[in-house]
Amino acid sequence: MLFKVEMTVRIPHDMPAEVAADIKAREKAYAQTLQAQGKWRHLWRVAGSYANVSIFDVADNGELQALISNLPLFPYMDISVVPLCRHPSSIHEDDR
Ligand SMILES: O=C(O)C[C@H]1C=CC(=O)O1
Repeated sequence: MLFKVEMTVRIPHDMPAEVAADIKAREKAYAQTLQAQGKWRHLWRVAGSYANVSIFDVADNGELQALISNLPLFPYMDISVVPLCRHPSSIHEDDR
């Protein structure tokens, strides 16, 4: 199942820089692992914002919830999820 996920990062201003840097490093490693596994199919920066638009390819809502809630930045992001399905006019076979 495909999901569009939008994440806006809101790290508290009083978080020590080294704590924020550690969280971001762990977030990057986890995000790259999920991309290598094909579960995090697209990751785009929203120009001008500390936010991203992503496409996840997971088995079901439960897997999406598990992956997202394990993100190290999860406590510091506003997240919205939109389920997707194949468009009848799409020529891309992998859009499912
Ligand atoms: O920077 C972000 O958009 C938040 C998050 C998503 C992937 C990652 O490495 O950090």
